[in-house]
Amino acid sequence: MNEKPDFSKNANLASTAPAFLSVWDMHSYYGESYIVQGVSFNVHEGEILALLGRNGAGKTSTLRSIARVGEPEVRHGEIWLDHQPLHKMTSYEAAAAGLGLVPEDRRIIPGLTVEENLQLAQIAPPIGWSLDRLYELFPRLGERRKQEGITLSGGEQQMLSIARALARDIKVLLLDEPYEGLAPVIVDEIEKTLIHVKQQGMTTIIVEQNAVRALELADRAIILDTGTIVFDGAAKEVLEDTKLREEYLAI
Ligand SMILES: Nc1ncnc2c1ncn2[C@@H]1O[C@H](COP(=O)(O)OP(=O)(O)OP(=O)(O)O)[C@@H](O)[C@H]1O
Repeated sequence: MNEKPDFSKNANLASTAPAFLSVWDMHSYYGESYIVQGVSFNVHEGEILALLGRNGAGKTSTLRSIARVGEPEVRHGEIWLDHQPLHKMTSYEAAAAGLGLVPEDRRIIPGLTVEENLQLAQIAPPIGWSLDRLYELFPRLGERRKQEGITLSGGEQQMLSIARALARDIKVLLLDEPYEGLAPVIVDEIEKTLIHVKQQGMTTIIVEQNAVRALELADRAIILDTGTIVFDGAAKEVLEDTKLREEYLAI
């Protein structure tokens, strides 16, 4: 039976209400390196959660652990998405269960056009947004649909990578450093699309070095420090707390 465990005794959790995505006491390793050291948090449906922290704090490792990508290896803990036990799944199964990981390197497939990259994501059901709907969200991709994906600008590649996740029927969008290396005007454009996607009911976790931009977008924030959670609360609270920002985010 895929029932949710009772997480209510765990002090780290922000809420004891049943969550859409629950991570409970997750510990992950790269070989002998112990990186994610007992992380627990909830994400509610339709919310944008920013996962923040200094370089090496364990943000990407936490995101990859949730996506079940193999490295790092989750050796302890549970991850539940809408009553499904992700911790028992492979990355392929977790993707089929509704996780859409947009990795930092974007993984555009060489030799394929923009449209072929999107079509490839829809090769098997469950299919998400239609191509027309994706081109409406990202007009630049529509204009460049016949262009080879890897020849796009950095910002356009990021849009394609997000569009490819949405092309599948996902429940949670996992974004790893989506703003990295992009000009502020492109960040504005991507931010607008993420707000639109949220308005359609999507749940999102964003890992981002650009903490201020991520906090402006997010409802909630979690701050990691050496693989443990040091803050879990409203994004606005972090923006307003100079001490917290200086101590853990250096901003
Ligand atoms: N493949 C790996 N093998 C061994 N250690 C790794 C590996 N990938 C990351 N680490 C280590 O895990 C720790 C956390 O890295 P992670 O990438 O999760 O941090 P981060 O908070 O996302 O940092 P950044 O913002 O710099 O990307 C770091 O000490 C890093 O050196």
